[in-house]
Amino acid sequence: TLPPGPPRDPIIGNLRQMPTERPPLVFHEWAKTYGDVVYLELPGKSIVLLDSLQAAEDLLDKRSAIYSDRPPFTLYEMFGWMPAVSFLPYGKQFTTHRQMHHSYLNRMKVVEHQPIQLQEARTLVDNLLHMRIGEHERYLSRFLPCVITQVVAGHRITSDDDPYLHLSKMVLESLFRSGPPGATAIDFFPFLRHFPYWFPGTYYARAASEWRPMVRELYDYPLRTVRAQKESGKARTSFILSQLAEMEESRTETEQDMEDLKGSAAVMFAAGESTTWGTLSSFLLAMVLHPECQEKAHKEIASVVGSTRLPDFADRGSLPYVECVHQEVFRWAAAVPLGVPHRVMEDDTYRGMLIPAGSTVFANIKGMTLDEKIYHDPHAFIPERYLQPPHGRGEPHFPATFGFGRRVCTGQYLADNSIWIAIATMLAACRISNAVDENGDAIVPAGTVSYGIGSHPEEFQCVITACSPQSAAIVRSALSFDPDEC
Ligand code: HEM
Repeated sequence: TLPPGPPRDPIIGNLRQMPTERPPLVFHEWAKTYGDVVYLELPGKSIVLLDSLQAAEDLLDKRSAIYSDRPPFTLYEMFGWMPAVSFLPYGKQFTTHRQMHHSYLNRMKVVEHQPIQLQEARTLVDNLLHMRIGEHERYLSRFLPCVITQVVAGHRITSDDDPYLHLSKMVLESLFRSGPPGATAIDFFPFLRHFPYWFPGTYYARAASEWRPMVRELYDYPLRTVRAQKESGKARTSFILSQLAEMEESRTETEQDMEDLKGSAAVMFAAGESTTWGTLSSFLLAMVLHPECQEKAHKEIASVVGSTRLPDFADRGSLPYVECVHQEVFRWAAAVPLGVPHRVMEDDTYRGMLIPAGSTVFANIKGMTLDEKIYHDPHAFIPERYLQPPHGRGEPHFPATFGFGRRVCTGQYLADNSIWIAIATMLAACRISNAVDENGDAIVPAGTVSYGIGSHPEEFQCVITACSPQSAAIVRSALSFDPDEC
């Protein structure tokens, strides 16, 4: 028998019940009625929702040999995102792309990227300390593009007119326009792509034809520039340069190799940006809402690191409370709330239920963060929950922020380091507080979140000032840091 789920209508199945607002929270409610494995049907599609860590680990991790395919991402392909490891079916090209990412983003290799992250975290904090109220999103959104452009192409962004900054804005916009992955009308009914643009449901097809040239530029521009720099002897260490060197060595530089390289570089820009931005924005929101956590973290940094320098990666192990804040931001924010859907390649049986071959399998990561059996008061932001008793409740760090099995996020170590150093630097140097209205009363953010491919707090105001007269100067003086010297 199929897993339980909401009753289906003839022909259209569960189409009428599919939520348009806050899908992860609606799915989590369904799981309370039907259990942690929920079955849905849409015309031509079987969908399985996994709402517990247990079910997701049992299927997506332990049975990853058959759960690592992806459903077709018709719309993303139309936008020009091909080849892109995130959307490639399970197979040879997928393995090639994962290996390329792994070679530059694995747990050991990312240590080499830390000087870049340190420098960009300090630049971020310097900008936040000198911005006008309301500009924080602008600077948070720049942080990852600044890191990734150096990692991928060896280029440092220093001005607002930088072509990479322009490309990264475009990427965010195009992802925003393309709706949740695998879940737009075009994904469900691919034949709609051939209908005229005025036909209902083809809005996305029109958007795709407008955005495609820009997505292609994100594929072409980095390789074109690094090659030119390489020829003139000016290329700096980067993912693209190292891949070109490897290709030269093995004498394979076919057109397909070049497309694969362009695709794996482009995906590093695309997959990291809104996720890192959303997580950092959730951090600021949490700090506005919970000044007591901020104070505690700030005190820990002051006592361990002192107030004459900023924290760096070597301090991470000595800052347990900052670690709790970092982990709680990941759990509370759940930046990719429904993960990226997997596809099961064969019929499977789980706890006596049939998971039909070809089903699209969504891991409701947001739902898992709200599991009351694991997390007490799960909607609340409580960093102490991870501390051992009597200081806390000894709850486990949330293990699924980056997804599951053979599809787990390739950027997880880079992302974890980026966010840790940004958070630690902000906590060391900044005081983040409520904005005030014209009567001088604190404006308390509603704390609402918008859900798309990623989740992001809805617009809120905050004031960011330097913790002490010295801290702004310490940040400024730390900016002269040159990553090449490390
Ligand atoms: C806070 C930051 C980030 C979060 C929360 C995040 C989360 C995720 C999640 C949940 C998935 C889906 C995994 C699955 O299918 O089970 C994913 C996939 C992916 N992520 Fe990330 N990610 C982040 C940053 C990054 C960065 C910085 C990069 C690259 C530099 C990256 C590259 C990728 C790629 C390539 C995939 C697709 C992997 C595949 O399909 O095999 N991500 N990420």
